[in-house]
Amino acid sequence: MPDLAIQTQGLRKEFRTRRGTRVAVADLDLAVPAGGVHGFLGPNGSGKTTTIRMLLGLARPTSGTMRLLGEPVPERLPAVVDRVGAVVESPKFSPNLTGRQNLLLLSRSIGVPDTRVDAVVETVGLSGRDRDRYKAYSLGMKQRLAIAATLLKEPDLLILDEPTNGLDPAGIREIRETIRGLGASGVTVLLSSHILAEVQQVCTSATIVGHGRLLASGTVEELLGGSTAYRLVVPDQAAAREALAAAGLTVGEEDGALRVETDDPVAVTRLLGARDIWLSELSPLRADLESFFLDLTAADQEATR
Ligand SMILES: Nc1ncnc2c1ncn2[C@@H]1O[C@H](COP(=O)(O)OP(=O)(O)OP(=O)(O)O)[C@@H](O)[C@H]1O
Repeated sequence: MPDLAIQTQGLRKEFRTRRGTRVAVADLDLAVPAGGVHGFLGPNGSGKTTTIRMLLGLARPTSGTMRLLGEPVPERLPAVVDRVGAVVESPKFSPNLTGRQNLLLLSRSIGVPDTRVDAVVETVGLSGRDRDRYKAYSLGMKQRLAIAATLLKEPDLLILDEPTNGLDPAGIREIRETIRGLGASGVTVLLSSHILAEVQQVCTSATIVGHGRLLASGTVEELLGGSTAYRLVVPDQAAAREALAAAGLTVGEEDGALRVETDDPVAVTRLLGARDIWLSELSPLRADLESFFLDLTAADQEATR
């Protein structure tokens, strides 16, 4: 497998509209490492679906190049299409057939053994419900069946466009677990979303876009950086505050507790312990992807205004 499962260079898509030219994707360099779950994040209308449609040969780029699993596409799409699964639009399943029957129809049409159906049903957590009719499925189960259908071919790369759209929290959790399992099993997953909180929990790396342009890309740790602030709970806040400030640390308040800016929590514990001030809590205040994303996209809105 190449190091990058997906790579685009200078990818651009312009649409002609009655009001002129709309740039949906603006010279996007996308690099999705092979293995793990990669978040493709951006607000509504930032060009995620258009990018995915171009990768899958469903829309033609205005300019730029793309590679899927090392092969240039769309030129070599037939060579990789069997190794790529995608859920872009709601797939058509027969409402009166069971989930299992729907998958069997599909597996036979693409020449995959029936035993694959058992495997994919298990992977997406539909065992026990696969003999229920499709029309009785919740939205989350329908979405998991759609993912199961793409897994029949045992793809190396799975592209999911907003798979949690319209789901309730329980449905979102189920999809999240399914995607986490897939990432752990070695499939590369590109997961597009505008909802960050849930994506942060499953992604190993992410690309953030705004107005079709790349705003940031990297592993989640790289994007967020290390934790540089901690929340402290101590019996005597005033004494702790004084001791920390005397050591040159910046101290503030966080939900009624102390907040100290440092990247060395051990030193904080030692410093307070030496003054007989004992902590009942010391927890990192992590930046989350959500606030990072909101800051980035807000700055982008401002810049393009
Ligand atoms: N066929 C089209 N004709 C004209 N404009 C289009 C077309 N398809 C998409 N666009 C425009 O391109 C921009 C990017 O849309 P796109 O659907 O790719 O964004 P997105 O990030 O996937 O958003 P969402 O999260 O809402 O799906 C939008 O401004 C959209 O209106």
